[in-house]
Amino acid sequence: MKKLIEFKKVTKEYTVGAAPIKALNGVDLSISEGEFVVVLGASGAGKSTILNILGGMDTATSGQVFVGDQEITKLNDKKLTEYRGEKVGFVFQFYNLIPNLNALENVEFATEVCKNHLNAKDILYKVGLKDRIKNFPSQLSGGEQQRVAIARAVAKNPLLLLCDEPTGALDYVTGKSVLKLLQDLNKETKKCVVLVTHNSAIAPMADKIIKVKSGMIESVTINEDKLSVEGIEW
Ligand SMILES: Nc1ncnc2c1ncn2[C@@H]1O[C@H](COP(=O)(O)OP(=O)(O)OP(=O)(O)O)[C@@H](O)[C@H]1O
Repeated sequence: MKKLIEFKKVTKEYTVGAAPIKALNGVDLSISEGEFVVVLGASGAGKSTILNILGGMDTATSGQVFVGDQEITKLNDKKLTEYRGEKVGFVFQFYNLIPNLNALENVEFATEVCKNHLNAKDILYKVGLKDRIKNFPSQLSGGEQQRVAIARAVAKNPLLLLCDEPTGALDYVTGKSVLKLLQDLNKETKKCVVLVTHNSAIAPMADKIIKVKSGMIESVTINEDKLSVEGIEW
């Protein structure tokens, strides 16, 4: 499969007080088109930093990051904003929906600025919210809100879907159904999904498992016998 993402010797330092914190310390990794990737590691390992740099929400201190035909580490602020808006769909632990917009409006608001976006209603139907499109976030369960957030990310028709602990605030059954949705969307749309979690039990659903430790890549495993979420328990 064609390579979609490449990190070359990426470092990230944060300066807090006198001592710099090395969040990433020479990360090399590559991800192919259509892959479902799970990034694992303990708290503070650097998982979110990788995801944020990949999504253009943060910038590397040194090294190079390539996504598709762009080197995103070379982009100026304006181009990075365009990249974030057009090419990346984000799903966060706490949904981050706009409270005074209903489900449909939340998705439409995000897609307004995207040239190649998909139909918001179609995607909300696809994630199982046909009867809830006029509901506000406060009228939806956590799992339903996360489905809206996933619809919002997917409707942009991005190059990649980045998910940071997407089931972190959900119960076991709801979390599993959200993972199943992400797995189905990956299969159907062939969009690359990069999912960050501390839950190593979900690794068997991935094509590739990247373990991060102390700002470095500890291991990369290609999973030849990928499991459906239904077949995984934790
Ligand atoms: N904006 C920031 N300012 C200062 N330090 C930061 C900042 N963001 C992250 N860090 C530090 O960088 C390191 C890596 O953080 P990161 O959030 O990437 O870890 P993580 O693996 O995602 O952890 P968690 O699972 O707890 O979210 C940590 O030591 C963290 O404290």
